[in-house]
Amino acid sequence: MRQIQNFIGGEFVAAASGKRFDKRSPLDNRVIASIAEAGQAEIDAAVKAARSALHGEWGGLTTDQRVELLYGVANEITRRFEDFVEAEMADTGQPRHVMTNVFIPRGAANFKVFADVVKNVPTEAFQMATPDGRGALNYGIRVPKGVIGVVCPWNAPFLLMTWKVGPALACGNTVIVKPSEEAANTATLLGEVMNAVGVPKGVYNVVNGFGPDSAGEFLTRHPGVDAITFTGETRTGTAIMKAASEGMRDVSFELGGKNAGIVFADADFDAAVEGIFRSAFLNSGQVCLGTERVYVERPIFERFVQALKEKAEGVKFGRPDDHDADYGPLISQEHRQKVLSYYRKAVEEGATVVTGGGVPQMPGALAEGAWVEPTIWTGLPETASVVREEIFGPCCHIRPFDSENEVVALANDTDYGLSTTIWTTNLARAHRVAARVEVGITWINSWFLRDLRSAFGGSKQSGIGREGGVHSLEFYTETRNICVKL
Ligand SMILES: NC(=O)C1=CN([C@@H]2O[C@H](COP(=O)(O)OP(=O)(O)OC[C@H]3O[C@@H](n4cnc5c(N)ncnc54)[C@H](O)[C@@H]3O)[C@@H](O)[C@H]2O)C=CC1
Ligand SMILES: O=C(O)/C=C/C=C(\O)C(=O)O
Repeated sequence: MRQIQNFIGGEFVAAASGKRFDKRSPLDNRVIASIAEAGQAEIDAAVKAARSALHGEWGGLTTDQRVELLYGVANEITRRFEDFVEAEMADTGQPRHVMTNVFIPRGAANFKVFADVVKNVPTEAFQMATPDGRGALNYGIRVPKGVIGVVCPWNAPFLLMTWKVGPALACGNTVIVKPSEEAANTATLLGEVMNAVGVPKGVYNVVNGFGPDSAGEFLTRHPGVDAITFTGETRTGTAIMKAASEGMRDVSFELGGKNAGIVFADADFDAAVEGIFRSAFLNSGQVCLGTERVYVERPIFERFVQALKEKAEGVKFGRPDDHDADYGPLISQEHRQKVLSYYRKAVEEGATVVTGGGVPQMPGALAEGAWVEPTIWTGLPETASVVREEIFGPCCHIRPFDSENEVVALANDTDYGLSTTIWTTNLARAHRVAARVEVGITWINSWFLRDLRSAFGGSKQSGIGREGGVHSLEFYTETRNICVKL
């Protein structure tokens, strides 16, 4: 069983209180790790370490030296690729191919790409006229914001944590990461990487624990934290925003979604089925960008539902390393209860269950795991709970539509605004619809295709701010304007 400590000032440390909590495997509910729970003392120590690194060796590095170190971090992650894959598979139970193709390589890329961005993105300069005719020059310099609190969810732990830590460090900040209580493994492993490549002590810190009345709340309330970046539930975002208002601290939020997939009758049918299948069921539906509402143009509706059903019924449940398996469990028993409660609610509200709706029969110890069936519903009104609320499980509701205007109105009829995926071969229509859908990210004839230089974030209740490329620099630095009279 793994013993996970906090990582503060370059050292792995237990909690002064001696408090620990268990992490259970999503596969079979066995206890697989014991985690030291950080209290106020550990948060204070982490803030102190992060602040002193900012004013110490780290703060004195040139951009080139920082960039070099971050390349070193990326290379060390790649060298220890298998350790990261194993650690994340243990926490989430998701298949090896998802780790090796998507989640872990993105961790390394998050350091390399933002090192490059910081090196290559210029700051602004304006020449201005003055009454004496000599003029003046304004130019901006970017300075790090300071100590950044990084609060992370469990669904793509390493990808989402490094997506914040990479740019924050590239910009010269120091960070205190609060990983999800359900997925602390890879954040801890990254501490080993930081030490191995010589990142100065205190630059990267990890405090483990829960949200309210635990590490998450202590961190986000701490006056020594200068800004907070958070990915997680909208409700948690509200609590963190309240905490950040003390001291006027900046926030960047990536929150929940209830994303629409839109399939026009002229779409490449097989590609659309495959795309919607991935967007609804990848990572067992635990992807913030995932599709839980599917709108299909009426002429192909029945055929589409049938094809998606066949794909959903073809998944093979099993352990991450099982060669015959391609489908994992949910993160925890608690999350499974939430998802299953929506499965029941859908039936109560009158859904036609096209497939799924329950728990698969699993052999041996796996019977104790957090498994649920991929589930498809039709026949519900747009007011139904499973059409309005984010479930964050492997499920979607499919409804027919008859016109472009109708589907745009349906897609926009939600409090959320994170992402959309549109499938059509009529590119003029694709661009038209994309511009009208009220979300931060739209994919046309694709899904989850990521260029880390592009803007990422949500509209409405799906988030505040944008990260990615230059947008990350906007959040992780402050621009100071210097005006020189010539
Ligand atoms: N928009 C996006 O990019 C993404 C959004 N999500 C959302 O995240 C949810 C799943 O992740 P969870 O870990 O369950 O989300 P969550 O919001 O419950 O927890 C996320 C993190 O916040 C911490 N936390 C909880 N309450 C807190 C508080 N009062 N103060 C400070 N920290 C607190 C937790 O310990 C955890 O580390 C999904 O429902 C989805 O909506 C997940 C991934 C990406
Ligand atoms: O690609 C990103 O930067 C973010 C991806 C988000 C997820 O995978 C998620 O939140 O599930």
